[in-house]
Amino acid sequence: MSKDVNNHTTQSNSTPLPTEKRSKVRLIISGGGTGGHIFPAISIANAIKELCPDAEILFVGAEGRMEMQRVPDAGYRIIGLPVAGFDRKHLWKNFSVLLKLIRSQWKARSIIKEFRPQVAVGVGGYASGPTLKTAGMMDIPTLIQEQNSYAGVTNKLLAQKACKICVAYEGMEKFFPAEKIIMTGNPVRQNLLGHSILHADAVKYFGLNPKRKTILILGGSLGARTINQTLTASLDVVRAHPDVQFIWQTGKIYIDQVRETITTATGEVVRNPHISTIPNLYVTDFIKDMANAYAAADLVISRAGAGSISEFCLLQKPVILVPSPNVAEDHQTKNALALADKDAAIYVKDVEAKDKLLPIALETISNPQKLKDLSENIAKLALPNSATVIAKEVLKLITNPNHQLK
Ligand SMILES: CC(=O)N[C@H]1[C@@H](OP(=O)(O)OP(=O)(O)OC[C@H]2O[C@@H](n3ccc(=O)[nH]c3=O)[C@H](O)[C@@H]2O)O[C@H](CO)[C@@H](O)[C@@H]1O
Repeated sequence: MSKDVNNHTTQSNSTPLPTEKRSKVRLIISGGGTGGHIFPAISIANAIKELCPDAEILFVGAEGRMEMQRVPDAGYRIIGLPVAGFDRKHLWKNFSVLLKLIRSQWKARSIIKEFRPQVAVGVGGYASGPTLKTAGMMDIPTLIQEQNSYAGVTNKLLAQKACKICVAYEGMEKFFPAEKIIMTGNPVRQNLLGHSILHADAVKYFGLNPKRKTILILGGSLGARTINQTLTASLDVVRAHPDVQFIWQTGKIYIDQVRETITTATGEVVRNPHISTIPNLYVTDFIKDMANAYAAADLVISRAGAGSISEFCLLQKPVILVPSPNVAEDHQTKNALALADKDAAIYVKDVEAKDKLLPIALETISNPQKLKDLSENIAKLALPNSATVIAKEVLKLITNPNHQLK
């Protein structure tokens, strides 16, 4: 990157200008890799824009990762770093990763020098490491947002220099300095809340029948192998229940395989990119319009990612959680149990999904009282206005010259 990213005069030294000499609020938001990091970042950006419409926001992500598409889709500018993740199992393979990290730090430095943010926000994921570390070294105040009940490695490292750490779960003092922690909950995209989409219209949007009950099946932002395998092995069950219909998000890497299985099962080639040849089944790799998907759903089946859970709580969705066993410290199981222990969700273990998931889902969807109880119980766990609370903390770091730089 050689040009001043916002057409402002580029300073040659790294000392930030005093706030009063700037025309506008300028901040960097960095992180990504999965929806669980990207969508909270977008909702923080939206909340900052609401409070401060003139604010200039630049995202810094990782080249080739999901944020490079999703952030511009949401109307924000993003620059990619050549950063990649460490291979923790085969340490000798990490030489090129180390070089990429060094190059990313250089690039982050040049981005920061040109854009001259007053604050940098990190949401976890590869890019937030070099960006926030560099911002901290350049004496720019930083705030991090940790979505999970178990802190990621990047956030733990960045915590030492961060001024504030916004969290969604109790007990995060285990990972972060207690005096920096603020309980905010996870930001949820504003367009998912407070809209007036009617259930019937949402169901029709997916080409389905508003008179039938609808189960929304989510595998997190990347898709879930176990959930997909369960469904592909149960297509005959799906076809045997025309009174129930399914919206199934497979994830990008699984979609071709799923379509092939459907083609083999029905003997008809799936032509429309989204609608399968089974009438009560809508299949897609990724749902861009989650507001419609949630509005259509009477019941959700999902992985137990922290961002998804925050959405289910705020939208009061009855949900069956199948936590991924392949995440750090098994944090999705902890996320799921926090709800299941309060009868706010049904918990199905990953290893039991193939046998139990669909029967439990079909039984639950035909039990209105159970759906109502789940909905009422999960609503009690919602932490509203998280994005605005975090946005205010970000802006305070700009306006309050006494912020703590460690
Ligand atoms: C495998 C993995 O590492 N998962 C982690 C990742 O999950 P993942 O990226 O799946 O994130 P979450 O479950 O937290 O959130 C998924 C987000 O993607 C959105 N969405 C999902 C599907 C879709 O088709 N369209 C769409 O927009 C959801 O509405 C939600 O906003 O980050 C979470 C938050 O740090 C962690 O808790 C998860 O453990």
